[in-house]
Amino acid sequence: MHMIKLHPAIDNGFPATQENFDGGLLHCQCTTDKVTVKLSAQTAHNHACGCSKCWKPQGALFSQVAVVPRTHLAVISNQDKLAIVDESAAIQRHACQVCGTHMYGRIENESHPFYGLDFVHTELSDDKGWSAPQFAAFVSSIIETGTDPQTMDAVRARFVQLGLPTYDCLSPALMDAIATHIAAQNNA
Ligand SMILES: N[C@@H](CCC(=O)N[C@@H](CS)C(=O)NCC(=O)O)C(=O)O
Ligand SMILES: [Zn+2]
Ligand SMILES: [Zn+2]
Repeated sequence: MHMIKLHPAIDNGFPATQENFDGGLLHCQCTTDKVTVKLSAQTAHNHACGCSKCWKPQGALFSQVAVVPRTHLAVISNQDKLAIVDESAAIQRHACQVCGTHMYGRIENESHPFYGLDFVHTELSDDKGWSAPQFAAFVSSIIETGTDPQTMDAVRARFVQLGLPTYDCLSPALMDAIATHIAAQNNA
């Protein structure tokens, strides 16, 4: 029994990524007329995010978020319930206006390092086999939304206990990918 609730899909451990898994359905949390998003590919770079903008389930300190190619995402029911949370953000998060769940985040700026990828929360799926979380990002950001700074050591220790390294921005591999993209733009 752990006091710290990071995220319901992480707190009790999580299954390994399933080989050959190729997608499934995400549902919003409405009891009727659910928004349904179909992903026709496995997700990648699944991680916990502590930033204030990513959607977190009730009681969770962190979001769990992964990416999928935008060409492999389609809204297949109740699309009319979706609205963009913040049009000015790099990631345009499409949320159900009734239950508040973020169904996908899309980058519309073609020069953004992650253009072409959509951000999704695979705990919204009943399907099993999605990519497992690999790290925790923007950990210090939970302080901005009210977490006592004194609990940060325990938060980081719990992630490490669960096998997830912690970072205060993205992982080194993703930060390197962003910097490589910017270097290429600067040299173009
Ligand atoms: N400390 C900030 C960090 C926000 C942030 O930079 N979030 C990252 C990870 S999701 C990002 O890429 N945001 C772009 C966006 O939200 O459009 C907060 O908590 O609001
Ligand atoms: Zn809903
Ligand atoms: Zn985030």
